Amino acid sequence: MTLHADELPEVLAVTPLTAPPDASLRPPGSKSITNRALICAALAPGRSTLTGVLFADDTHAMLDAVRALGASLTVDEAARTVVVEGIDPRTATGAVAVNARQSGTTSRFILPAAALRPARGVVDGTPQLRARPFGPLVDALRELGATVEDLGEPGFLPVAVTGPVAGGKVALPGHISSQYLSGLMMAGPLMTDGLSVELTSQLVSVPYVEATAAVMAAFGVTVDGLRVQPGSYRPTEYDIEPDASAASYLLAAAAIGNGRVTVEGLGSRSLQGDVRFADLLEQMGARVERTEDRITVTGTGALHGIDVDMADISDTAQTLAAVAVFADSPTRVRGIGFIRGKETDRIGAVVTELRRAGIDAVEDADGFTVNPGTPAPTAFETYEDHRMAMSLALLGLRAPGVRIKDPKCVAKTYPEYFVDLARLSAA
Ligand SMILES: O=C(O)C1=C[C@@H](OP(=O)(O)O)[C@@H](O)[C@H](O)C1
Ligand SMILES: C=C(OP(=O)(O)O)C(=O)O
Repeated sequence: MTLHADELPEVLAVTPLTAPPDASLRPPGSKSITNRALICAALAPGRSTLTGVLFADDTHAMLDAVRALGASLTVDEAARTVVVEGIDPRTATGAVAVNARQSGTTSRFILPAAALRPARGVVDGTPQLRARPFGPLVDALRELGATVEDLGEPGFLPVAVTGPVAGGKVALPGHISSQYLSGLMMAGPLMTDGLSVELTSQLVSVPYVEATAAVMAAFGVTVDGLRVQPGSYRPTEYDIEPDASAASYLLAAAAIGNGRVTVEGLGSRSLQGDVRFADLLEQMGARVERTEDRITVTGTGALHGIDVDMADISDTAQTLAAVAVFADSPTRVRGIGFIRGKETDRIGAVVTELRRAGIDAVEDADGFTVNPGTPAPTAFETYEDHRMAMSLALLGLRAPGVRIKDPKCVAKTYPEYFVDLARLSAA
């Protein structure tokens, strides 16, 4: 048996560390940057070459989506490279259908791109994705001049969009997801009147919007605040950095296992807010060294609880919950009420599972508190949420008897997660 997602059993027993980890790893390519680069390259007439590409369920969804929009792709998974022949969607003809699978980014980025086409495009996904909020993006596209039909319950997938979308000014809430804003921004330059967004509530996940502007800039489009002028994307060669959310598990393992882990390819130059997860480990007592493109975390034997707002880096909240179990005082996480609308209600799920293992965890409206303890041998539910599986597995590095149900769900963003985790034990 290998530990690749394709070959994992129904339930996976996690092997506790027998020695402190001492390893250096390069996590897979960033999901968020891969899916942005694929959109920008698809909208840039001509040939772009993307390297460092993540191949996982979420990015396969985007590869299929940009193909459906008319881009031609040459994919070399072994070389982690995709060559994209981009198109101008405004000259497209013919109806298209996109299955975004479980991928929030794919669905929220492709709908505005599909709205540039003067033809009908249907966007749908798995039942899990259909349950996630979509209404603000539909409302915004309507305000910008596209025709959007609700094919199911209003405010949710599936929807059909028919462009062209004129663009101009639009009001958008920021407190549910930043992905609506990122998706609109990337389609913005190809809207006749450009795009000017006014946020009507506080924006969550802010670093992702900064990453959107950075990737757009690499493809020749400047974003000015929340305004995008009409213009065009330029094809380019773009190297995708490793995934900072994926790195959070590896760095957490160093803190939990009192060892040392270096993630290569991610450092102070990263476009991803989630590299700041290392700052939280430092606040808890781990030692952290950073260069432009490398982060090393060393466990010191001491881990203290912290009180932290994670609205900017919420994909690492479950990782922090796992670390918090082994601290010497409680950890409170705030500012993340919106993660109840992710793959599952992540606040409810993480608290339920920690409690299943006998840990005193408590949920509140916008976060949770973890009181440290010793996890009992437990088979954890994972809620079709890759981040539940990856975070709860960390408990098993120190506590015997941890089993992860449906471990295959890591395929969404990190198919080789359990291979990499085993590397820490082997080191
Ligand atoms: O734009 C992106 O790439 C993402 C934004 C975040 O979502 P929200 O903006 O919905 O918080 C994050 O949770 C997701 O994994 C990726
Ligand atoms: C929330 C996530 O993904 P998405 O919204 O892209 O489905 C995630 O990867 O944790």
